[in-house]
Amino acid sequence: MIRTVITGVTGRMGGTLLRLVRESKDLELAGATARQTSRLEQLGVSGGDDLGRVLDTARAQVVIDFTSAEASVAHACQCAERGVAMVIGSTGFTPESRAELAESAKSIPVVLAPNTSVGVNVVIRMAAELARVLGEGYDVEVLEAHHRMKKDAPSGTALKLAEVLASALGRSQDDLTFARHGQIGARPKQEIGVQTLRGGDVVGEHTVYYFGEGERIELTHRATNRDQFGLGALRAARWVTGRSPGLYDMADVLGFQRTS
Ligand SMILES: NC(=O)C1=CN([C@@H]2O[C@H](COP(=O)(O)OP(=O)(O)OC[C@H]3O[C@@H](n4cnc5c(N)ncnc54)[C@H](OP(=O)(O)O)[C@@H]3O)[C@@H](O)[C@H]2O)C=CC1
Ligand SMILES: O=C(O)C1=N[C@H](C(=O)O)C[C@H](O)C1
Repeated sequence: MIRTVITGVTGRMGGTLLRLVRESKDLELAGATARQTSRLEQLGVSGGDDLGRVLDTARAQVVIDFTSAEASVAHACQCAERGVAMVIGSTGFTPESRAELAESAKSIPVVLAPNTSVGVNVVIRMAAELARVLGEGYDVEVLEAHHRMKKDAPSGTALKLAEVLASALGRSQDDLTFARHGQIGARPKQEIGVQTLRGGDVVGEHTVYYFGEGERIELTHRATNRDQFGLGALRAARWVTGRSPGLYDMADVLGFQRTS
């Protein structure tokens, strides 16, 4: 059994992960963190509000962390000090906070994935392949929609899609456009648009549009509940436990060959 700690267990993903770990045959719950510690008792889990202290008693092998970018950076330091592997699903990292994570990943294995759903990761791969095959004659745009409570925009998945599309098309971060308003003029050929919708209880939807002359291709993933994010995170937890230190992603977990 893989001894697993869940951070932010009172959150939307924390709750999903708690249920899935409890249902799992090869992962066991070694502890959990919550800022409101009274909720831990209600959920029937042992733990506290400080990951370091939880790890000191839990004998954990892996931490699954879907909290916030800021919290994940702090959690990664605490795991690095104790040699505990991590799966991080939080989004909203800046280049600086990502660099801090990379520092921790010099001493522990970390899977960092803005989307742990296997389906989404297949779509990300297909999106890059489609862009490569279609080439220059298509205007590429990414659209994402999420629930009204989501804090970061665009979603981590949309940013990942934009990154792989830019790489497939030989474009750079400077070609990404995140908002349009007013007299914007004709669309620059190199542009990759990334647009955000927020509302209601939308779990997570991503579409890549390839607008051509006389045709349009749309590649869409729609999550209808959070289980696939959770199941993918458990798969990543099994994969990362016992690995060499390093910063990994879901492409590594799924055994995808590097294309760039
Ligand atoms: N990789 C993937 O597939 C997915 C990634 N996500 C990402 O995971 C993250 C969490 O999403 P979601 O579950 O919807 O969010 P929630 O707000 O529902 O849950 C976040 C949890 O983390 C805790 N938390 C937040 N900030 C801190 C902090 N600074 N220190 C300690 N604990 C903290 C919250 O505690 P409290 O309750 O006290 O606020 C809460 O328990 C987001 O970044 C989201 O984008 C979401 C879904 C899928
Ligand atoms: O906050 C969410 O809910 C989600 N966040 C992830 C992201 O930012 O890409 C993944 C998923 O779509 C749900």
